[in-house]
Amino acid sequence: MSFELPPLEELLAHSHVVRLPMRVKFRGVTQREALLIEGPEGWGEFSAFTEYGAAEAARWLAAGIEAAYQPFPEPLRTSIPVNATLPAVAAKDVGAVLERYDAPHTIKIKVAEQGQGLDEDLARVAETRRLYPQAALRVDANMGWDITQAVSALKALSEYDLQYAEQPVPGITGLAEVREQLRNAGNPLKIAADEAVRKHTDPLEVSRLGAADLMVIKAQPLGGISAVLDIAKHAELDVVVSSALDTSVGLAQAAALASALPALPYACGLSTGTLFSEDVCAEPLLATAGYLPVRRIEPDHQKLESLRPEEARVGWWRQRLESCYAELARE
Ligand SMILES: O=C(O)CCC(=O)c1ccccc1C(=O)O
Ligand SMILES: [Mg+2]
Repeated sequence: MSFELPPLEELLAHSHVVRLPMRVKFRGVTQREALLIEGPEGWGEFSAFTEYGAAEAARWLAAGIEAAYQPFPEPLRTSIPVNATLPAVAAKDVGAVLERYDAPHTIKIKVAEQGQGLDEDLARVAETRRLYPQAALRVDANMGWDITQAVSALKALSEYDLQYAEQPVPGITGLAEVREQLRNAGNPLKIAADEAVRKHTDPLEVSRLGAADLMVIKAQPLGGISAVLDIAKHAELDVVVSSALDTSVGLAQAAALASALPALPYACGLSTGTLFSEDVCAEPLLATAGYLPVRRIEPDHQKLESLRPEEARVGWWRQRLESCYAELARE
């Protein structure tokens, strides 16, 4: 950590656990839990995915503490271009899900979902293209294909004019291989690294090896705003800031990060607030015509109360804060 850790008791005393209901299933979940911390500079979010162990989740905690205890960086822009995020829904539901986004200029479509086939991906992307002929479309496979599947799927999906494909296969060399095979076949589709950056011990490895065309960076898993600004400074690839399905508090952190990046050539994945049917404040951080404002979020006390899960979950998160705090204190 680049600043002093506040005392654990202080963090626990200013923590609130929430659970947000989702409109559509995403990453296999229909509810999203988070622990929010109120600090001297504002609110911070700690919402490492529940399956993550303490060492990995500690990075997310560092990000939440930083947001609550440090000022946001000096912004270079006051709003952030963002993409709509389309979960792996059936083609017939695409219109209804995307209608919730206000005039999106860029849409990210989830593909390669477990239990689905390429037919479903093609139908979902085709329907999106039909409804939004002018939008930039990108796909995210979340490592769901192997190399052979990825190359043939991306060739077929390219018919709908894609901006890039995010993490089609696992690993760094896997990405390089898919990219190479597509290029050898005359297909210049750009490849973005996400899990290969987020889950790798060295987030700059992808950039150094030139394994992809761009990098997706998420503020929480990479340790917070200043850590990510530092990664971006050393990255030789373009970066896209994306949400980890955060509440409006976490989205505000990510937007603050995006506001301070010298270059922002692609729309960021920060309009996931639309996927929740409730959020922690009266005016959630949502995009207008594909732009998200850069501002602090102040949760509503009433919302914190009504979104609080059962005691067992509150206890689980507070325990998790303690274990992750111990990890950070060791550094
Ligand atoms: O980038 C976006 O459009 C939304 C965020 C998103 O897709 C996401 C959210 C939570 C966890 C993983 C991912 C991902 O990009 O793979
Ligand atoms: Mg991704």
